[in-house]
Amino acid sequence: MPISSLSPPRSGLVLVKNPHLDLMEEDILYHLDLGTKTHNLPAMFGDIKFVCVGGSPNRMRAFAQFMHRELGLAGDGEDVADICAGSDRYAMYRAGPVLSISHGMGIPSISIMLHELIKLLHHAKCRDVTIIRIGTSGGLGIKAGSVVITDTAVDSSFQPRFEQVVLGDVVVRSTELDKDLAEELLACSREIPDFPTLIGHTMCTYDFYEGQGRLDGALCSFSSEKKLEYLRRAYDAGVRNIEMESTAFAALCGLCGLKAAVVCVTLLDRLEGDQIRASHEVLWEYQQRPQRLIAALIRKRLGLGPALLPAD
Ligand SMILES: O=P(O)(O)O[C@@H]1C[C@H](O)[C@@H](CO)O1
Ligand SMILES: O=c1cc[nH]c(=O)[nH]1
Repeated sequence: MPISSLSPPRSGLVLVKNPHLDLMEEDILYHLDLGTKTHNLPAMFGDIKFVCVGGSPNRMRAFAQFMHRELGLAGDGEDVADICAGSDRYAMYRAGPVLSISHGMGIPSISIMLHELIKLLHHAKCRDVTIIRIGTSGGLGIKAGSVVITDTAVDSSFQPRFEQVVLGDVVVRSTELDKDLAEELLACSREIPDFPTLIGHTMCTYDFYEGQGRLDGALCSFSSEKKLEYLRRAYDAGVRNIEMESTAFAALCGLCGLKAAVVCVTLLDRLEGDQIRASHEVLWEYQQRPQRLIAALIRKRLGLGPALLPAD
């Protein structure tokens, strides 16, 4: 039985479920190059309400610049500073109440970032934080460029669980995401008719090639027929896109009382092929689609009305 996660604390504070933290004089968030003694975390981050995470540092910088404009903040936002510049593992930017952070590729990378980010939000005494992963993915049976809002993150056997090995034992955690937030995002998508947005299951794998049933890796031990049979089974189980972080993201955020969503654009339809052939311009525009949807949600939550501009 997965440990159930969704019980956000009434205070709206971010929960850390680790008794050892209270005994530590100082907490060094090594991969973020931040710490409780070296930085005044409540002053730096206490007013953060939205955290957006995504694989690439450039995407997350562009998102912070875009949000700067969308929120009507002073200046053009072009010179946003990397708060984690002292570490070359992750990049972090802020635009008003929005924090934008890169997490690299795959579960181990996002997991390290999330442990430190969640402790950061806890030390900073942030309240009522919404966290959203804005990513890219491979679609299943849907048009390239579609945006999928995840209702359930599932593993490569289509189960809603995240397995973490702890002291040699497998601990199974729930991958529930916030249903109201997913519906709110879907409602916001109706303001942006330029691309299809849908709700579906997202399959999270440990690998981009064999792990996602690709025939074009350096290793491949299965036939084209077996690949398609697997992907069709995934489709029949409700999976509409495939990426590499959603189960760990849902499990960690859920256990720590964060309202979380996963919004990924699809770069191709995996029932039609494996290689990503779209041009850089097309891929850049695709990456902006989840950003535009999140901007619409943030503007609505802040009472700023519909989105102003397409991201550039
Ligand atoms: O957030 P991104 O777009 O990096 O997420 C997906 C999943 C993998 O990390 C990566 C593979 O190309 O893209
Ligand atoms: O096919 C894809 C595309 C992007 N990211 C993935 O994990 N898979």
